[in-house]
Amino acid sequence: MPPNTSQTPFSEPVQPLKVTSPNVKYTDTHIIADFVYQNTTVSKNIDGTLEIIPTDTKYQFKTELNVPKVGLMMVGWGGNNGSTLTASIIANRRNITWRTKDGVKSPNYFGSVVQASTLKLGVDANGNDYYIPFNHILPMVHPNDLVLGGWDISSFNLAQAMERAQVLDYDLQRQVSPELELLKPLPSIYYPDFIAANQSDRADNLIPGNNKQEHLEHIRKDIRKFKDDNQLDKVIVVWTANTERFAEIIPGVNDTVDNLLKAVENSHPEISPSTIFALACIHEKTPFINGSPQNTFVPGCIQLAERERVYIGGDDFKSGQTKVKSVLVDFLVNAGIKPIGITSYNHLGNNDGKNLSAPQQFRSKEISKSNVVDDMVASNQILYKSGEHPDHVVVIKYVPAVGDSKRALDEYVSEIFMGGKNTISLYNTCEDSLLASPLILDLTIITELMTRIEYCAGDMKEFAPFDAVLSILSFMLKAPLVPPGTPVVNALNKQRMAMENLFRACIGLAPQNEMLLEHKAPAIRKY
Ligand SMILES: NC(=O)c1ccc[n+]([C@@H]2O[C@H](COP(=O)([O-])OP(=O)(O)OC[C@H]3O[C@@H](n4cnc5c(N)ncnc54)[C@H](O)[C@@H]3O)[C@@H](O)[C@H]2O)c1
Ligand SMILES: O=P([O-])([O-])O[C@@H]1[C@@H](O)[C@H](O)[C@@H](O)[C@H](O)[C@@H]1O
Repeated sequence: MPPNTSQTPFSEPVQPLKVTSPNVKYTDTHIIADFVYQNTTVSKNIDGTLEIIPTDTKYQFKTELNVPKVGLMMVGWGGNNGSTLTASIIANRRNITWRTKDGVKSPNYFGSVVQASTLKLGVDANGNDYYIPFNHILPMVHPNDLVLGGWDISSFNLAQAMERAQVLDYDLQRQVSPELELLKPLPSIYYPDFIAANQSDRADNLIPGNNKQEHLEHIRKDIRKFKDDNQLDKVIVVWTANTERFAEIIPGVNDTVDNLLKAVENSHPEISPSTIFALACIHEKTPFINGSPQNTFVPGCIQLAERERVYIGGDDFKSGQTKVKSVLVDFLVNAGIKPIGITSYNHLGNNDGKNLSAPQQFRSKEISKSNVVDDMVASNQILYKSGEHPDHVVVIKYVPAVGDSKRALDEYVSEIFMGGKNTISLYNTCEDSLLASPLILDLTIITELMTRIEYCAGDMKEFAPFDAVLSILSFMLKAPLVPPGTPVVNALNKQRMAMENLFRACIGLAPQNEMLLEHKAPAIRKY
């Protein structure tokens, strides 16, 4: 891939918002905001009464204003997601339009929270909500400016990969192919035991040998070279390669940092390609995000990320059925309706579906798709006795005939008022990769933003980065990785509000609360 050494960004810089407040200071390089984090602690007394104590914790957030030159390296670059995203960024960058039977289409970033959603900043003089583009709340990288690269076990260049994926319209493929032909994935590491045997026919672009320590060093060198060749300030690595089987957590092998690094030196068979990539990134101080469901982040890997203060995040892009589930179950349970049966069936014919047709790889996906309702169920002990759960079934079938156009059928059976039953049936079909690819952008752009934010709170004497496990990314992920011992939140609205309110706090604004008191109990009485 020709180095992209141009310093001229494709996108217009967005001027940072200026908040008029004594709690916010702007320097040439940073926004520094004072924020009071208000919470409520609750404990149950012996007599069953509750002790309820509001708490105020003072924070300072410091955000670096300068948006760096960022590279996105995808593991699995030649896959449906990787090739679709690459072609789509080029189409957006060059504003390429294309003809379809429905007329002329223009490029966009629909499906990206950062690029295509808005957030409520406040209210205008008439009390109406005032919305801004999500990516205006704080300076963020524009996808058009990302320098793209990555690895694949398949030697196809990105034009061949795009054609193989069968996701994008031909008239668009035709126009971006010349540029994609120049993009060739770096050779990667391939341990057949971790992905379906049916993937072996594409494994012709491999780093030689079986020495896992040498593979680790090779990946580290790739990252350094990509950064130097393209004169990048930062690189973010996203795993969008095949779903691996879960790695067994073995005491003495992958349970601690020292054991894990020793196991890599010994090329232990239970160390997966994705864990090798994660370790390489951590050693290179490069954030690593896992877009697949496998347990890449074995305990020793998380410990290393925390020790080295390098951001990691995962697992498994939350793009379709699961995203809907994390909204629908939240609505039902919060409405006092009791889901008792959730059946999520889908069939698809892309390579992801082919890989998932193998039992161990399907099991990884079944786990990530099944745990998504746990927090919502646990939140309502009126509906659910302790330990009670809805029946929850996940089925995935591989049907080559439908290609990337996944057919998803969901059924939600709920108990309602006075012994009634309610059944919601959903049918959802689209190119699965067109849902997942924009999430790679959001994960990359928000991870990069987080590397420019530090905080100081409580008795801390200096600013520090957030916990290495970036749970703020959970909106984009089916099975959110959280700092060990902290709660997992799957409800989509809570995940979105956590992200929005954190960025509001970084510019000194209170969390969005939607109380609209000014309309319900106006401080200035009209009558
Ligand atoms: N809607 C979606 O597409 C969606 C949603 C959620 C999660 N995911 C996950 O994202 C991943 C990618 O999805 P996809 O549709 O692009 O799949 P895909 O099979 O089209 O692409 C995966 C790519 O990874 C490559 N690969 C496999 N092992 C590798 C290795 N060790 N190193 C480098 N490359 C390797 C393969 O050659 C292939 O090109 C899958 O794990 C999938 O489960 C996808
Ligand atoms: O995001 P979602 O629709 O819940 O889940 C999807 C699965 O239904 C699909 O079978 C799989 O191929 C995708 O990788 C994705 O994980």
